[in-house]
Formats: sequence, C-alpha cells, structure tokens
Amino acid sequence: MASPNSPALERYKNAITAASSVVGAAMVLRRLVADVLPDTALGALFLLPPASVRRHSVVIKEYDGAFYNRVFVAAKAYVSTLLAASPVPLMKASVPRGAGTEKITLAMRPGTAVVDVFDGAELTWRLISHGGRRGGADDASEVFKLSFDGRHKDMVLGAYLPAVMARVAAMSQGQRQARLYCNEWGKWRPVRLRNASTFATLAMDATLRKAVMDDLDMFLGRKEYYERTGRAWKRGYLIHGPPGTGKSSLVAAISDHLRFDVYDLDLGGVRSNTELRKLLIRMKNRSILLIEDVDCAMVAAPRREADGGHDGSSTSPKQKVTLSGLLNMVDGLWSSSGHERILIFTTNHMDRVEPALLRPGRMDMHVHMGYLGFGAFRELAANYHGVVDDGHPLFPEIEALLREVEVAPADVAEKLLMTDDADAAVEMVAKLLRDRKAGAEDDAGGSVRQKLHVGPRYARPAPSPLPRASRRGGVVAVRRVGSSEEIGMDTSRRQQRGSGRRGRGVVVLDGGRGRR
Ligand SMILES: Nc1ncnc2c1ncn2[C@@H]1O[C@H](COP(=O)(O)OP(=O)(O)OP(=O)(O)O)[C@@H](O)[C@H]1O
Repeated sequence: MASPNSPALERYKNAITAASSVVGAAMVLRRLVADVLPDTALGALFLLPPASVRRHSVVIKEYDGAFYNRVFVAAKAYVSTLLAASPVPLMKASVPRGAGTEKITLAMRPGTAVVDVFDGAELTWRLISHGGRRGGADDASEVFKLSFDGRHKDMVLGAYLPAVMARVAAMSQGQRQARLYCNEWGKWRPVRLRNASTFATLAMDATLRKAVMDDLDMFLGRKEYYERTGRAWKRGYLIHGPPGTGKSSLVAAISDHLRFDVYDLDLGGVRSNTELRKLLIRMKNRSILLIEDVDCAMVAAPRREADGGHDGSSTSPKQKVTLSGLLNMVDGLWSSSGHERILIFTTNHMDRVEPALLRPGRMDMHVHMGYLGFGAFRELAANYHGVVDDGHPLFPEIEALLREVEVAPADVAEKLLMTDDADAAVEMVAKLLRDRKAGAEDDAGGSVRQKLHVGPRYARPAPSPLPRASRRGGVVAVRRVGSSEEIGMDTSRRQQRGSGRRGRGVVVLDGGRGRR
C-alpha cells in the first residue's frame, strides 16, 4: 500500500486536480459560448449533431390538469389503427365497454413503441405508464411520447398532429353511436345503451315531438348566438310524467338525434362535492348530463330537512350533494368548461321537485310525457306490427277507450310485443283497456321498463305517505345481469297516476292528453 506522501499518490492527486480544472473550464466556456453562438455553431463546437436533426419529442399526457386531454384520446385511437399493420410483437386486444363484441380494438402495452411514416418522415409513438403521485390505481395515468427527427418539428406540429386529430374525428363521426356513461366510484364508466329509442320509434304527440326536435336543432345551430351574447352554450330540459310514458326513451331519442353521449349521473353514488366537480368537468363537449328521478335523487334541501321533507323520509347523512350545489356547479364550472351541453332532469312527480329547479330561467323547457293518446297508439301499432290501416276493426273501440282510460305507452308496448300476430296484439291492447275501464285488470300483468341507467344506484326513499294514487307505480330494481353491465330493468305493476304541475317562466310542452 502507498504511504500518504509517496510520489505515486502525489501524481495521482495532481492528475485529478488538473482534470477537474479542465472540466470546470469547459463548462464555463460552454456557457459563455452559448450566450453568443447560435445553437448549430454550439453543437458543432461540441461535436453534437445540429438541433434540427436531434430527436425531438412531444409528450401527450392522459390528463391535462383535471381534464381529459383530447389529444391523448385522439392519439390512442390513432395508434390503435397503426397497430394492425405494425410489427409490434405484443399488444392488447379488447372490446371497449359499451361496444359490440365485433369491435375489437388494439392497444399498445406500456413501454412499447410503434413507428408511423408521414410525408417521408418517421415518427415513433411510445406509450409510458405512470403509477401516479400517490401510486394508487386512481392516480395511474398514461403518457404518449411522440419522437421524431428535429428537422421535422414544424411538419409534426403544423401538419401531422392536426391530421391525426382530423382523422380520428372523421373516424368517430362515421361510426359514431351515442354512448351512455354512468358514474361509479367517482369515474365515468361506459355502458351499453340498450334503450335504442329514436324519435321515429317513440310514440308521442306529433306536435310535441316536432317542438322538441325544433328546439334541439335550434340549440345546435346557435353557436354564433351563444358566442355573441356571452351565454353558456347549454340547454336544460325537465321531462316529467307518469311511469312508463317514455321519459327515458325520450332522452335516448334526443341522444340519438344529436349524436350526443349521455352521462347518467347517479347522485346517490357521488361521495362529495369535489367528486361531483371532477365528474362534471370530465364530461365531453356535445353531451347530455342526465339526472333521472330528480325528486328521489336529491338530498333534501335545508327547507325540506327542516319540515321533514314532503315524503317524510329522512335524508341520508352520507349524501353530501345538494340540488343547489349541483345547480351552482352546472351554472358555473360546468358551463364554462365546455360547450354544446344539455342538462336533462326527469321526474314522475313534479309536485315533489325542488322549487329551485322550477324557477324561471332554470330549465329552458318542460316536457310532459303523458298517457297514451290514440295518435300515439297508432304510431306504436305501426312501429311494432306495421298496422297502418285506420280501418282495423278494433281501432274505433280503442280510440274511444283511450279517451276514458289512462294507460302508459309502456303497458301497451308490452302487449304489442307479446305476439307476432298483429290482430292478436291489437286484441290484447283492446282487452287491456276494457279491463282497465272495468277495474278488472290482472294485477300480475306488469310492464317491463327499461331505464337508461345501470346499478348500483341510490336506494329509494321510504314509501310516501301521499295518497296511493299519486305514488310511483313501479319498484325500481336496477341490477346487474350476468357478469357484464346491463341496463337495469324494473318490472312495474299496474300504472299509477302521476301528478303534473306546470312550471312557470319556461316553455312548457304538454304531450299528454290533458287530463291530469
Ligand atoms: N312513448 C313511448 N313510445 C314507445 N315506447 C314506449 C313509450 N313509452 C314507453 N315505451 C316503452 O316502455 C319502456 C319503458 O319506457 P321508459 O323507461 O322510457 O318510460 P319512463 O317514463 O322513463 O318510465 P319510468 O318513469 O318508470 O322511468 C321503453 O323501453 C319502451 O319500450
């Protein structure tokens, strides 16, 4: 071992000192030169390739703050189209939730890359996965890194990325089917939209249908108006009427007409205002925020808590979201964080709806879905059995009975669906109406209701002390069917009478028979 003063150790120390001085001097020199020399000259001086040919990257994060990054969504869809023709050895195949099994989508696994060629330039897409700040599954996110030769930077930013966005927009426009999302544990989950109602299949008063469709079209076409007046580009509809009259079906028809996705918000499943805020700002533009059965879904406002509520039920202390909180968020943050948004509330009981919702200017349009009229019955008979002939022997009797008997379209639709034989189906409807008129309807014969939403959902409040005639008829029993998410069904008993009270200061459309 060398002694502390040996010549060898001394030489070694001197060499280290000299090397550090050279490195230090080089760094100072590089800094000085960087201030006065252009990047290319700097690169040449230090034997680096010029910046224009160095690799450049664009990082595309899944979230932009609290918002979904639309560029990320587009990148994901675009990359999946590259994968089929690429030599990437390992990729993921899945069927997106809410899509049919024929729609297999390929996706990259984190850490893998795929190369695209655009305008003669090679561009590499790499997917990187991040565990998130707190490392929990909730915080996990992914990032796309698009890298390319520096000299293609202008082309990538000015032509390639816009082309990717346009291609994805065109793809989704072509095959676009409106989707339904439900909130679960603070996130939107896509589910299959089974209620495929359209304005063509929905039996309703013709004038009402036209008024709603005109209003929707006017809303879509008024971008310039909303911009000029500085108003949020949104519209609110309150759809009310007895069970089984087609409120959910109307929402599905609106979604189909506009090609807007539906976000079915289960307020009972929202744990806090913060969670609600996140859900709202994560909604896409051109979408519908739906709150079904708003009279049941809302926490009693302070006034209702004080007087024990209309229905005598107590408010769950776990429910922290209030109607006024929701409406404030909708008016503020939701309206300013997106555009072309529609807000829809449905209720079977207008008399139990918070007055805040009925205030002038709150909902732009009230739509009443009423019991079946003869015109709507003819539409159902034509849709289900192609019976277009007014001369069907039973039609006059059915027309007369419908003037006397209140029946929900759902109950009649159910009868029409029971057989393929048109005459037998019409006879079944006539019998239903006769029995109902005579008060002899078989209590076991209920209708099958299809809700837009899936479970798990909030528990219904305790039975109402209101007179039986004004109670909701069906028992909501939304459940999972099999292993996949399915739309909940509830088999409801005999039709009960709903009550309808007109809201003031809004467009009120009445599609019922005016016998409330
Ligand atoms: N107006 C209608 N036209 C055609 N079918 C209808 C109509 N109303 C109801 N139906 C049929 O009845 C089923 C249940 O209707 P829907 O769920 O839309 O009624 P709803 O008013 O929302 O009921 P609820 O108040 O119980 O939620 C629909 O899937 C559809 O098959």
